[in-house]
Amino acid sequence: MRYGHGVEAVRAAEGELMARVPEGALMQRAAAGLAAACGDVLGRVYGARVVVLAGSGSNGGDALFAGARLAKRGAAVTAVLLASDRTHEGGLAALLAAGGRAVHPADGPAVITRAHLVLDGITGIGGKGGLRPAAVSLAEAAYEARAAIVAVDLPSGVDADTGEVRGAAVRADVTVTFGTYKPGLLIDPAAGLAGALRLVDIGLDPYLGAAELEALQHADVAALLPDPTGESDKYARGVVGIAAGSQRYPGAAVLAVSGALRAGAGAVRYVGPGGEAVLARHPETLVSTGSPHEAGRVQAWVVGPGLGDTPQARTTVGEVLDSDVPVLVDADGLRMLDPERVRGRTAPTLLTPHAGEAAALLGWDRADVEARRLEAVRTLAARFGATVLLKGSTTLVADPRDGTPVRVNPTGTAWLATAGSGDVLSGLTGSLLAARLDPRDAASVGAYLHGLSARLAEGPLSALDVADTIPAAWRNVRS
Ligand SMILES: NC(=O)C1=CN([C@@H]2O[C@H](COP(=O)(O)OP(=O)(O)OC[C@H]3O[C@@H](n4cnc5c(N)ncnc54)[C@H](OP(=O)(O)O)[C@@H]3O)[C@@H](O)[C@H]2O)[C@@H](O)CC1
Ligand SMILES: [K+]
Repeated sequence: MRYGHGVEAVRAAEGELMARVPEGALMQRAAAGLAAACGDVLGRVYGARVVVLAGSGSNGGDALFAGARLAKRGAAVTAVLLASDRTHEGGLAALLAAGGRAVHPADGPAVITRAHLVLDGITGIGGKGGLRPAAVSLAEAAYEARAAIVAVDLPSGVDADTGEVRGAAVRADVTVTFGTYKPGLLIDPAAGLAGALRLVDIGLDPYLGAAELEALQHADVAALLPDPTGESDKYARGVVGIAAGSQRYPGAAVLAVSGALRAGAGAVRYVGPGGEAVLARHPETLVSTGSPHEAGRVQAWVVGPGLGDTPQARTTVGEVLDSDVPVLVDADGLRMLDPERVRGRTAPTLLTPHAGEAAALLGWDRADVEARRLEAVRTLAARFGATVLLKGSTTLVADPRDGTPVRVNPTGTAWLATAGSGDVLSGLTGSLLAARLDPRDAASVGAYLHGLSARLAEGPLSALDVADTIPAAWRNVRS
């Protein structure tokens, strides 16, 4: 598991730890890890040209001390001092003593053009808003140069706590972060600017407290995957009901059923007008044309994909919500959702909106949901008293229970932005709910497998390809 903590938690932990170690020790630990990471990026430190963009805070201090370490190993290091009267004194002195030099920002672009590596130490967790003008031209020069850009703790200009990017920001190839991942490194849009992440242990762990964010890794997912036992029959493995599709959109029914069948459900019951199309593709499906409450016993329902917005669709959603099993509501099902109705359910509910659907539920603009994903997903979970999976390039899963970390899915890929891929996710996740995973686990494991399937399919893919690759993703996690 990767854990993420916000700035307040990091500062509190740093305060506790600093009281127990010699002054400056933490910055030296950070700088040592940073210099080692730069060494790995460069391959050969001796003779490399390194530029340190040094802001006025401790982030600049880290970068200058790391620059000093690289200079001692034979790199030619130039620091660009963004606030020359407030540069970290100890860091600058160490760099100069190691043979480095310092220049004014106006001379920055010329040295950056020739650099092999640029260290972004403009701002870290103390940064507010986007880059200021003097920094913007340096960040642009770094981006245009052939240099590798290594961000110190965070790409400067991004919001550490939320992942928002409110102005210009550094676009890094690698971010070396200290003590714990910051939410902004895991959540888009900021996460998209961080490049590859590397965590340096500076001893904060014992003081950090509960995480705000979690990102499952292979081993975590493997431990959560349901496994059929010797005694399992199809009911023990879980029967999932799918109420999806319409005369107009029968494909959504096929895709949701495909996702469910590939994810280990003991059986899939399909209810709706898409039965013929479903059976043509998946003859093993238990199809009925009546209403959900006549369909027979299921351990979880999926309702919404391709349902349309008709009185019949509303009745279907209402009936499913009346059931006493976990319900996943997606797509058209989300249009007709009343928070009180969802809150009043006796079994868990899982909502799986994309940004546009989340915006409609919240009464926000879609762009605001995209920009403030963490706030959006938490607000929805609280309002509906439900688990919410907010789809996107970094899919988030929030739980309505207080203090539960938000899960961030690390396996997303742009190839998943393809028609019908959400329908597959709903069936896949419904199958995990029917296997009695807690909704938060079902949602995060579902998102993980879904993303991994798309990655394993490699390259352009259709939603059915994603469904067909789920078993391979399952095996990959288990191997
Ligand atoms: N504490 C510790 O033990 C350890 C801390 N560590 C390191 O310290 C970092 C935090 O350091 P920090 O608190 O000094 O803040 P930091 O991120 O350097 O930025 C604040 C400065 O930036 C300025 N500024 C603000 N916004 C700006 C903008 N948009 N554009 C430009 N400038 C802007 C602001 O100046 P002002 O607003 O006053 O002009 C202020 O001076 C942390 O991320 C980690 O790297 C590690 O060494 C491990 C041990
Ligand atoms: K930085």
